[in-house]
Amino acid sequence: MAAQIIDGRAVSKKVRQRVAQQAAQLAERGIVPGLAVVIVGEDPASLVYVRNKKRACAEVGFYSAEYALPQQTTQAELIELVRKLNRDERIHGILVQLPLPPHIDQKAVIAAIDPHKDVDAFHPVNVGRIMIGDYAFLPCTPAGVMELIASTGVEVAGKECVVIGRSNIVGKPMAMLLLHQNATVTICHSRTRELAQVVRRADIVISAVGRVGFVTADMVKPGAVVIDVGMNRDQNGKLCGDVDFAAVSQVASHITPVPGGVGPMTISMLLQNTLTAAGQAKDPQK
Ligand SMILES: NC(=O)C1=CN([C@@H]2O[C@H](COP(=O)(O)OP(=O)(O)OC[C@H]3O[C@@H](n4cnc5c(N)ncnc54)[C@H](OP(=O)(O)O)[C@@H]3O)[C@@H](O)[C@H]2O)C=CC1
Ligand SMILES: Nc1nc(=O)c2c([nH]1)NC[C@@H]1CN(c3ccc(C(=O)N[C@@H](CCC(=O)O)C(=O)O)cc3)C=[N+]21
Ligand SMILES: [Mg+2]
Repeated sequence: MAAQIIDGRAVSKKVRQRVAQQAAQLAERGIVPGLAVVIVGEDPASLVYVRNKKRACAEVGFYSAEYALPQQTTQAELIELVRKLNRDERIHGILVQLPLPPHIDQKAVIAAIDPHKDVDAFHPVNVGRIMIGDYAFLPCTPAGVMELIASTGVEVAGKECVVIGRSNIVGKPMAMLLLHQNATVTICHSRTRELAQVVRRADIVISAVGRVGFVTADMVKPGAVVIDVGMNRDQNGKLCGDVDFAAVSQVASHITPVPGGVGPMTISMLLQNTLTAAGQAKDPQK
């Protein structure tokens, strides 16, 4: 039987409607949530995300500022911009698009962001808070995945969840959020032995690898929920995930498509975090 397709755009729309309503309430207090997106260089994929974010901000009534810096920008210049944005009262959220060019130390830039404006939740303080389960900001992509799982009605508590990928931006925080909801979590990576067998144990599979066709039907337990975080281009330059969608959707109970799955949710959670940051900022009328 074919899997139910999880409609990330539909779930995302509901989140954005809620965010827009809450933004309208903040506007009565004279606060317009503001997001700054900083991009260094011209990675075409990154430019697409930046465009999507800008459009989404306009939709929910946020102020958005975009800083497109040349590839040869120095680390000192970038950190100087971050510090300026830290002080800018119109800006409640700062997102520095990753990856950065190789001559810039990513960690140093992330550490320069005011943790209160760190709407990605990548700053070590926020990462630590996620680890101990005491957080203001949820990491956007993992939080979006949790919402998509919730939308299926499938319970997470007690389930075997396998996360493929262990990056700081997706895999690790993903595992933490699942753990906080009482899943039994396994993280797989390039050194995992018998990965297919491990993945096959999962009631819920989350793939964040970045390889076309990585998750095949034989790796998926019949009836499992499959979430595809991957954002890749196939041989024809078409956007696709990590999962062999056609085959896996014959085995899974629920599956996310790419595009139209996790991607739109990441942006919605970013809007949610920016709203949270704006709500917690000092009231300009006081
Ligand atoms: N939809 C969205 O909103 C977002 C999508 N993405 C997409 O998600 C994907 C993952 O992103 P990100 O986490 O940043 O990627 P990284 O490249 O940082 O991490 C990839 C992970 O996959 C693991 N991996 C790579 N090859 C294999 C293999 N053959 N077997 C097992 N594990 C493997 C790596 O293992 P090891 O650690 O051992 O090297 C690593 O942990 C990308 O396609 C990215 O574009 C990312 C962010 C947001
Ligand atoms: N500091 C930082 N934070 C990030 O959250 C971050 C980042 N850097 N670097 C890159 C990755 C990737 N990412 C995506 C966000 C939205 C879509 C998205 O909107 N996808 C849509 C449409 C994409 C399209 O049509 O091209 C979809 O999947 O349906 C994709 C990918 C955020 N990332
Ligand atoms: Mg990465």
